Amino acid sequence: MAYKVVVVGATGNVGREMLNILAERQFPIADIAAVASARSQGDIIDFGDSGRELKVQNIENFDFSGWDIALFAAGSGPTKIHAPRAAAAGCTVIDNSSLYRMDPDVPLIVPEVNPHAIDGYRKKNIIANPNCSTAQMVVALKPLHDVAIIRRVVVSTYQSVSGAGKAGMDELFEQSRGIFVGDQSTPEKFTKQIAFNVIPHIGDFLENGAYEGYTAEELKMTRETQKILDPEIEVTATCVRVPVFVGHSEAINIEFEKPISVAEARAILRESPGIMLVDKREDGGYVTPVECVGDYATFISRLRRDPTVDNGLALWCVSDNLRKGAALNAVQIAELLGRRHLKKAA
Ligand SMILES: NC(=O)C1=CN([C@@H]2O[C@H](COP(=O)(O)OP(=O)(O)OC[C@H]3O[C@@H](n4cnc5c(N)ncnc54)[C@H](OP(=O)(O)O)[C@@H]3O)[C@@H](O)[C@H]2O)C=CC1
Ligand SMILES: N[C@@H](CC(=O)OP(=O)(O)O)C(=O)O
Repeated sequence: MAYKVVVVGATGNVGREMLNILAERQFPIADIAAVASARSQGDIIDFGDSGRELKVQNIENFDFSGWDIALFAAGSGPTKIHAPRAAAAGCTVIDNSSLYRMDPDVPLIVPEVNPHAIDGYRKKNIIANPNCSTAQMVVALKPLHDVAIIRRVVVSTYQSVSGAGKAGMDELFEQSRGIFVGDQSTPEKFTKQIAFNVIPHIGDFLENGAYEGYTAEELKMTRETQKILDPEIEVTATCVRVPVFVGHSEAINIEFEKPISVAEARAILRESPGIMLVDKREDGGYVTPVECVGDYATFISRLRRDPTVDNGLALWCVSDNLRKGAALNAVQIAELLGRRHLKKAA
């Protein structure tokens, strides 16, 4: 069976990767539409490296009837207006924004972690894709949790500017260039200079509750991990923007209920779906963000015992945020949907 697929936000960082990945993985496409705002109407974009070009359509006039799957990567505002319209027209929405992630009637899916949860999608005909930092972390945590039960996670992120969209990438490029040629540029997308700097602030600050003083991004890592993996896991995150174009990195400390040795963890991770263990204790025996760009895997390096707690491990986790953190995960969800549900209806 082949599907009629719409990519909403097709001109953006994530939307373009969705088109690349649909083409790369030879997703069974009966028809494909590229949709964005009125600003991009009529623009021509590539359908990955398939050789096919697509004319961008304006979402305001787009009729979702007769389309099977819509991959949304347009942010929460446009999604709030158009995702329910698509879902009501019978087109299953796979949404990358944060809008529906914590909705109890919407499954939040990472196919390597909780594929079975997709079965609840019919309530709203919407499936949510997680936050990019959460997606790669739960891929790393899941196989270890299955064996030794994770109680608490302490994570610090090093998030690339592509997580803030095209505008974030342009700001890093222009600031870096400006610093070399003596031009001044005022931060717009980020709160401070991002070139040759790091900024410990992603998302709005929270004003109330147990997580007061954390940011929205940090709370997403907590809540989304609990929804996807296990509501009993405690997560405390510090999210930091770094001057890297693509690829998010995370330093993760994990406390387990049961003992687990480094050798056991290594053997488990080596066999786990979506993970590449690259961990030689020598110069260069670990993965950095520039090396993960364009890849599907979540890379784990620097695995070691955390001797400061009982049953503790520490590791370094790197992945392409536009791929596993967004577009790849969304396409994997579409593949899962096809295997578990749409095919049966055919
Ligand atoms: N970047 C990341 O690492 C991740 C991003 N996401 C989510 O994916 C979404 C997109 O992110 P990203 O691609 O980085 O952002 P970009 O800014 O690069 O792209 C935004 C896209 O949304 C479209 N768009 C904006 N406004 C509207 C509108 N009113 N109607 C229709 N389309 C619109 C834009 O179209 P146009 O060109 O016409 O303006 C463009 O195609 C966000 O929800 C983000 O939270 C999720 C996980 C990870
Ligand atoms: N906030 C992430 C990108 C992302 O996933 O955002 P959201 O959770 O709003 O989809 C970043 O800036 O790197």
